[in-house]
Amino acid sequence: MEKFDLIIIGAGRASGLAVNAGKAGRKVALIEKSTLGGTCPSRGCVPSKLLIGYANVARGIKESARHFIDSKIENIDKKKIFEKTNRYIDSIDGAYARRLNENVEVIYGEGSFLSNYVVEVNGRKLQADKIVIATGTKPIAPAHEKAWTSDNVFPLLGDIPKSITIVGSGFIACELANFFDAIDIETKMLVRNETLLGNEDEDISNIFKEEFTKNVDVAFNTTIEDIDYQEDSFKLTLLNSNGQKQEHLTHRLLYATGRESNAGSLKLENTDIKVNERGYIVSDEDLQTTVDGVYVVGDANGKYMLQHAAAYEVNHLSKVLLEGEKSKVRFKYMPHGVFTDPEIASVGMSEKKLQEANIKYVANTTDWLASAKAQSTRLKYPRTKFLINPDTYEILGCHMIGPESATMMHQVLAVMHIDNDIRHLKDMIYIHPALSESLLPAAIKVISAVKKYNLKSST
Ligand SMILES: Cc1cc2nc3c(=O)[nH]c(=O)nc-3n(C[C@H](O)[C@H](O)[C@H](O)COP(=O)(O)OP(=O)(O)OC[C@H]3O[C@@H](n4cnc5c(N)ncnc54)[C@H](O)[C@@H]3O)c2cc1C
Ligand SMILES: NC(=O)c1ccc[n+]([C@@H]2O[C@H](COP(=O)([O-])OP(=O)(O)OC[C@H]3O[C@@H](n4cnc5c(N)ncnc54)[C@H](O)[C@@H]3O)[C@@H](O)[C@H]2O)c1
Repeated sequence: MEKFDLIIIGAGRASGLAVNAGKAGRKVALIEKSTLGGTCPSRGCVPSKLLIGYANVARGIKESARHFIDSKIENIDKKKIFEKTNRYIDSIDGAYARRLNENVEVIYGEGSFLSNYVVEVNGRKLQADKIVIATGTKPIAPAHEKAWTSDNVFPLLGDIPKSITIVGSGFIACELANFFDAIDIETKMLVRNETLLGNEDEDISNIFKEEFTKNVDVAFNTTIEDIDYQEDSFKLTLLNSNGQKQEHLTHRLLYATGRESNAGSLKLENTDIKVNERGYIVSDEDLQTTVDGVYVVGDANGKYMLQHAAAYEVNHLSKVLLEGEKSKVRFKYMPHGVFTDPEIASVGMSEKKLQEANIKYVANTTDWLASAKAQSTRLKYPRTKFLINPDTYEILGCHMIGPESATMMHQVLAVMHIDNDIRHLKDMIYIHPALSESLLPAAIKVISAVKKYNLKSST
């Protein structure tokens, strides 16, 4: 039995904890079955956002007529785009390895538990009083063995798709479909209901649907009845909700129908670590599993499935394990962005969720046109929706759609972080006429709506 101070299974976000623990002189075993860095830099956030840059430039050219400019794309060097992205992905394992010091032993292999505090990897038995599970998620397997998931795009091996059909309507489907379509790869999305980004606030997802479908071909209420794979292409039989069937040919078929827990690989049946009904590892506010000293962070706990949530948890656990931090991990809010076209950013609850939870709120949605920078985009759809607690002026939800929404949202997040009161957004000084200035009328209007609501309630 080999003894360590800390065993970490999964070297995604938790590789940061290995760096800190190694620096603090702890003897660490970092077990990774794939490459260091995990999903975000190799198969997730980063490469998918690198692609958005190409998509944005292509869209700008295609939509230049809006600015009275005639232009057309002469050529898109798709090979270069994917080569560059693949090269970035290739560099990640080494870049992460260079951050580790001699106290951290990286063991490439699949880790699993023999008992609560003993982990087996490559036939070696490792023991530690502190173990961190950070095993993330994997894509839900596609319905055909030759079909892709996002893992087949990052890195893209083999031919560049001549055409692609994407099943799903969530983050990954909308982000990738926008990219493929923008760089002139024939793209179709298959959506089983009538909604895109169905977890967003309804007003925002409705605007999104209207704008997104101006570019991307989406078949709503459509499922695949049959898949015939021949000569490196798919012949799909599509079935819509009216019972109509249609044949559809596509070079590549990609499923973006969600992700699932990796806990199955851990042999948790040898331990007292519990998983919930969705297969994710159960944890408390100390990030501790049902076994003392065994922790779970990031996607493996199935709570937020966002890189910044994983990073926040890893930082907190770092303080708990290395600096004696006693406080519990508490998220005041959890924002997200959807980096497609249009871009969306969101924090807090949607209007529907507030109604379901029977929480009192006042809502107001304002366009961005008070800002000259917003006007210069010549887009009419951008909007900010605020949902405010009328008793406290607390921001319960904020939802934006428009260029750089995710960047704009940080102003709202700063207020929520320090002293969650919408009135700060009305009282602060804005740089005129920055895009962010569009938040001023949004704040003024919702505050006025709150006052009217309170006046009405008091009479
Ligand atoms: C296409 C895509 C785009 C995304 N875009 C964004 C975005 O824009 N913004 C955002 O916030 N989030 C985004 N995400 C989500 C984000 O990538 C994840 O939330 C984040 O990577 C979670 O980090 P993690 O460390 O918990 O898990 P991971 O990064 O998945 O790391 C888990 C690691 O554990 C390893 N592992 C699993 N089981 C074992 C085992 N038994 N033994 C050894 N190793 C094991 C895996 O190989 C992996 O390296 C995206 C995800 C995808 C797929
Ligand atoms: N910008 C970001 O922050 C970002 C980007 C990409 C991914 N992510 C993370 O990765 C996770 C996974 O992304 P995702 O897009 O795979 O999942 P998702 O949960 O966002 O979307 C899955 C979609 O697939 C649909 N679906 C499920 N089963 C289906 C089926 N059998 N047939 C047709 N449609 C089906 C669902 O209705 C849903 O629209 C996200 O939850 C998110 O946490 C984040």
